[in-house]
Amino acid sequence: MGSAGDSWEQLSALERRTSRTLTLQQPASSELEQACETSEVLTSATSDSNENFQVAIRVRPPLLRELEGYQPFQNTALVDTRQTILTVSENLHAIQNGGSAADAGLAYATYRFTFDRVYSPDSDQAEVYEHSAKRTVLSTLQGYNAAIIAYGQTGTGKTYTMEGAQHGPERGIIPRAVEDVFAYIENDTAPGSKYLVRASYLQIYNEVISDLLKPERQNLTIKEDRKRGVFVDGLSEWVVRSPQEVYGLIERGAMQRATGTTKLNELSSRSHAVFIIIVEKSTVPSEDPNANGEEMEQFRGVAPGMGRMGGGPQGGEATHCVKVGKLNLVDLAGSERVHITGATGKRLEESKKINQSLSALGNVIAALTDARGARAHIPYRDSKLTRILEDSLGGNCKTTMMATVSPALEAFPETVSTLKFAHRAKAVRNAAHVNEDGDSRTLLRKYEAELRKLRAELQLRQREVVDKRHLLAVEEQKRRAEADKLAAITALEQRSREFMREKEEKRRLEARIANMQSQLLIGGNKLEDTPVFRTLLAREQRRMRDQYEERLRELERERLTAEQDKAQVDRYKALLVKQRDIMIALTGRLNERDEQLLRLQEELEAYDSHQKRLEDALDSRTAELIALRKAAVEHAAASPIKSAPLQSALGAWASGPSPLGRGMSGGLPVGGPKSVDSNGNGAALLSTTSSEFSDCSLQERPVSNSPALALETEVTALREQSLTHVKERVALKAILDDKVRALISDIGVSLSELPFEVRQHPMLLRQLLALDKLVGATVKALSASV
Ligand SMILES: Nc1ncnc2c1ncn2[C@@H]1O[C@H](COP(=O)(O)OP(=O)(O)OP(=O)(O)O)[C@@H](O)[C@H]1O
Repeated sequence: MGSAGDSWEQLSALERRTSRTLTLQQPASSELEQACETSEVLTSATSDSNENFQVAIRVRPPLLRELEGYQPFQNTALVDTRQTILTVSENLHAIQNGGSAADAGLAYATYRFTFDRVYSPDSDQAEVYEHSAKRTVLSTLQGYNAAIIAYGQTGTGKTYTMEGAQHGPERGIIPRAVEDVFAYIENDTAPGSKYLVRASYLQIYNEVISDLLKPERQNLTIKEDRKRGVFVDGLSEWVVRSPQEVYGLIERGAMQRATGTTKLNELSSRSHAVFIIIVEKSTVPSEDPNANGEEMEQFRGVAPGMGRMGGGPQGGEATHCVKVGKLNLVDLAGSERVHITGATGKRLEESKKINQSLSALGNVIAALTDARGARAHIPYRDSKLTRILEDSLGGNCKTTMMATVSPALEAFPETVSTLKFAHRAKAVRNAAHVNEDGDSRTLLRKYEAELRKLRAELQLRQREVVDKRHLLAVEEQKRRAEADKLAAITALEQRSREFMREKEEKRRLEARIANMQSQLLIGGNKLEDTPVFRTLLAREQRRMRDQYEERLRELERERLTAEQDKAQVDRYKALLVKQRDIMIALTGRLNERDEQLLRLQEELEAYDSHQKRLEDALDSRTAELIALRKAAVEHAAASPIKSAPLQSALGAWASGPSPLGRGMSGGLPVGGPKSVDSNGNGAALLSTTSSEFSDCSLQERPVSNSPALALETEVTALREQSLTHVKERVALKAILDDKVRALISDIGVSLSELPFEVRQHPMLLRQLLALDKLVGATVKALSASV
C-alpha cells in the first residue's frame, strides 16, 4: 500500500496521461490566444455529443477562506455565455481585460475546455438540476439505469451540489430528484401504470462498504447477476412513498456518513456515498380486461399518490410490463494533496484510500477512452468504487458526471487536474437500454402477488366475520327462544298451580254448599226428608243400580269370553305339549328301530359270512369226495381182485354211466346251495338235491367207516346248516318288514290323532315332512339290505 503522496503521484501520472491524450499542453512560449485556439481545436475534436454520458462542470463561488486568505482572491475560471466552454487561467484577469497572450505572459497556464454544460458561480441549484440532472433522473422512470456522479477536489462543492439544503432554493440534486420522481408518478395519468420506489444508501469508507441505513451491516460485498447487474449484497432497501420519507432516510444516512474537518473543508466527506433510488414501473395495456381502479387503490395503500394503477385481482401478469430503473446519486470523497491538507494519522489513511479509489476511477476512465481503441480489460475490480459504478461507466446507464472546481488561484492545479479528468471522461460511451422485467422477480410483482393474496385473505376473513355474525345472531335467537320457552313453561306452571288452586277452592266450596244444603231446612224438615227428594233419590238409585247390574253383566260376559279364550289357549297348550311328547316318543322309537335294524343287519352280515364259510367248506369237501370216488372206481377197475362189497359200495359209479355224464359235476348240481333265488325257492331245489344225497348215503352205508362216507355225512350236515340259515334270513326279513310296517302305521295313527289345526301348524307340517322322508329312507334302506 503506497502513501498518500504515492496516491497523489498516481493521480498526477493519470493527469499527465490524460494531458497527453488530449494534447492539451500548457502553452510554452506561444501567446495565450494561440493556446486557447489550440485548446478549442482539440476540444472540438471530442465534443461530439454523447447522450448517455454527459459531463458538466460547476465552478463554485469563492469561499470566505479564499476571499480572506493570505493572498488576495484571484479568479481563475471563466464560463462562456453559452455555458459550454470553460477557460481557466492563472492570469484570467489579463484575458478578461482583452489582453493578449503576451499580456498574460508565458509563465501563466491557461486552458479552455468544452463540456456539455458549465456552471459559473452564479448558477444556482435549480439551474444545475434543470440542465444537468433532471433528464437523467427522469430516465430512471422509463426503466433506465442512471447515475449522477459528483467528482472534484475536496471542498469544491460536491456535497453541496448533490445534497445542498433539504428545503428551500439551496436544495441539491438528490432532494430535487426525489421530488421529481414522486411528482412524475403523481402526474402519470396513464391507466394501468403503477410504481414502486425504494431507496438505499451506502458509503465506501477506507474500501469498506457499509449500509448507511442499517449501520450494523458492515463490510458488504459486491455481486453481479444477469438480471440485477452489479449490486451490493445485503444492502437494505426501503420502500418509500413520499419525498419526506426519502428525506428521512437521507438524514439518517448522513448522520452515519464519515465526515471530518480538514484544512480545506470544515465538514469534509471522508467517504464515497451512493444514494440509490430504484423505481419499478408496471404498465398494463389499456385493453387489458382486468384493468380496474381497485388495484390502484390497494396499491395506494403502499405508496400513496403513486400514479394510476391497473390490473385486476388476477393481475393479468402475463400482460404486465415492469420496467426497473435505478438511479445512483454518487457523492465522491474529494481528492486532496496531503501536503496541502496537512493530513496525518487517521486523516492520512483516509486520504490514501480516497486517492487510491479515485486513481482507480481514473484508470477505468482512461481504459474506457483509450485512443487506441476499446481495451479488452477495464479495471473495474481495482476498487470498490469502480466496481459499484461499473454500469455507470461504460455500461448500461445514462450518466452525468458533475465535476466541481474552485475558482481560486490556490486550487488551480487541482482545478486543471479535475477538468482534464472530466474532459477525458467525456469520451466515455455508455449503451443504455430500458430494463424490462418479464419475470416475476421484481418487487412490484411480488407486492402485487402479495396484495392479491392479502386481498383474498381479507375477503375470506370478511366472509368469516359475516358467518360468525350470522352464527352469533342465530345463537342469540336460540337463546331468546329458550328464554321464551322457559318463561312460557313457568307461566304454564303458574297457570296450572292457579288452576289446581281454583279446583281445590271449587271443591271446597261445593263441599261447603253440600254441607250447608244438608243443613237447610225446607218447611221445618231437612231437605233429604222431603218426598220429592226421596223419589228423586230412589229413581237415581234405581238408575245407578241398573247401570251397575248392566255393567256387571258386561263384566261377566267379558269374564266368560276370557275364560273361553283361556281354555282355548290351554287346549292349544296341551295339544302342543302332546305334540311335543309325540315327537319325542316318535324320535325315541325311531332311534330304537334304528338300533334294532342295525343289530339285525349286523346279525345278517354275521350269518352271511358264516354261510359263506360253510359253502366254501362244502365245496372243498364235495371236491374231495368226488376225487375219492374217482380214485376208488379207478382202483376197482384196475384191481384183478374184484371186491363185491366195493363194487356194491361204488354202485352206479363203478358199473353204470358216470354221474358226470348226467350233467353233474362231482355228483352235485352246478351252483349247489348258491342257487337259492331271492324268493326262497332255492329251498325246494336244495331239498331235492339233498334227497339224491340221501340215496347215495343209503348205498354207502355198508362201508360206514370209509372217508367218503364221513365226508358225505359232513356235507349233508353242512347243507342242513345252510338251509337253516336261509330259513332264518327269510324269517328275519319277515320280522323286519312287520316292524317297519308297524312303525309306519304307528306314525300314521299318531298323526291322525292330532287335531286338524295342529296338523296344519307350519312347524309341525315341516317336521312331519322331514319325518316322512326319514321313514321312507329307512324303509328303502331296510328293503335293500334285506
Ligand atoms: N455552489 C455553491 N454555492 C455556495 N456555496 C457553495 C457552493 N459549493 C460549495 N459551497 C460551499 O463550499 C463548502 C464546501 O462544499 P462541500 O462540502 O459541498 O464540498 P465537497 O466537495 O463536498 O468537499 P469534501 O470533498 O471535502 O466533502 C460548503 O460550505 C458549501 O456550502
